Amino acid sequence: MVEREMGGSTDNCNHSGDTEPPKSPEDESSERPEAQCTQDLKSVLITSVLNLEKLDVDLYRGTHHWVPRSQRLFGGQIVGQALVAAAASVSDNLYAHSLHCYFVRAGDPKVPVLYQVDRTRDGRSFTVRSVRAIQHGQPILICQASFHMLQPSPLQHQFTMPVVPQPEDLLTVEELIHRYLSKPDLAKKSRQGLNKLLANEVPIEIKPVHPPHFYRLSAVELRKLFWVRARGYIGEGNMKLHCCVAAYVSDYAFLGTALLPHPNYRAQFSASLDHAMWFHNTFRSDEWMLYECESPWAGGSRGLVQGRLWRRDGVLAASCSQEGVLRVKPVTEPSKL
Ligand SMILES: CCCCCC(=O)SCCNC(=O)CCNC(=O)[C@H](O)C(C)(C)COP(=O)(O)OP(=O)(O)OC[C@H]1O[C@@H](n2cnc3c(N)ncnc32)[C@H](O)[C@@H]1OP(=O)(O)O
Repeated sequence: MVEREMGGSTDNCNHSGDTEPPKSPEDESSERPEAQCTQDLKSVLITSVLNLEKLDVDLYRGTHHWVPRSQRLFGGQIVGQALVAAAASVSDNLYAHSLHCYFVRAGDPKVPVLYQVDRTRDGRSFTVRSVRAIQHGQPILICQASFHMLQPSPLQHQFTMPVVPQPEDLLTVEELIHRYLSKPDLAKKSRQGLNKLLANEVPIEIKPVHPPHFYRLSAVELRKLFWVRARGYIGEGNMKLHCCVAAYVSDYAFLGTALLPHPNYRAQFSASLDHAMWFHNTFRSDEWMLYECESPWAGGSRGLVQGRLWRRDGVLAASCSQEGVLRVKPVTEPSKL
């Protein structure tokens, strides 16, 4: 794990003043029996996806776990791995506060990804790293990540977290799919599609707040809200990894938000062009967080989406923005889910 290169303390993400990841409500109550058993079920994001192999100074190699049907590497994996590589040479008292990246070529799931890190600047309060994710000798992603020293300030504000049902009162994507599959009149094509979705080994758990909306069966509003967390256990005290997991999570079901206002169209070709994140406070990516996604604009075969990751206690953990190419075609038959 690259984190060995970063020394003991691995709290490498920005937080506005608190110095420890928050104790999640489940931690404080005894109603979290699964915490004990999941301690043995370490998240595959930690044991595999974000566990880069160090090949040389500032040169790392990442492997793949889950690949979307498009058979191009999942953008969130490349961003998360790039942030692991960037953080590897950053001192312990600095925290990831932002990253900006461009996806310049499709990732090839048949070969690993090399991450070449450039130590762009080590300033007094801020440190910047540039990372090129390389396959077949060409960059597939270019990324800049910035790290900040803890510098608390009286200047603090944030939006208010949306009021939504708690994750305990909602169903996971898998539970929803099983519910749809139990419908006797479900179209064969839909049944096949849902079984393919079930077969996905996506290493994150999702609980849509408005399931029909999540699946674009009804455009209730132009926002998409879902609870999300890493599958398995990551544990406290390692904000660096939680930021990298959040980078992975932030790209899942994100770009599709731009299709919400257009139920009569579906994507013929879509891919993330760029991705930016800002880390505001500490958080636990292996605990439920609310992902609030919206799309302020689409046009010219592109769509812009923006997201906010909320801690359950209402603190804003991270913000994300992404533009993607969206080439669409009319929906010929409405989904029969
Ligand atoms: C759920 C997980 C998904 C989440 C989202 C992701 O993670 S996506 C993964 C992360 N992002 C990426 O992988 C994007 C990486 N970047 C790229 O691949 C590239 O920069 C790019 C494709 C976006 C742009 O490259 P180019 O400008 O060379 O390619 P271009 O856009 O012209 O063509 C791309 C494909 O679209 C087709 N194409 C081009 N113009 C078209 C048009 N007007 N109408 C329809 N199709 C068109 C081309 O034939 C080509 O198909 P063919 O290719 O069949 O010839």
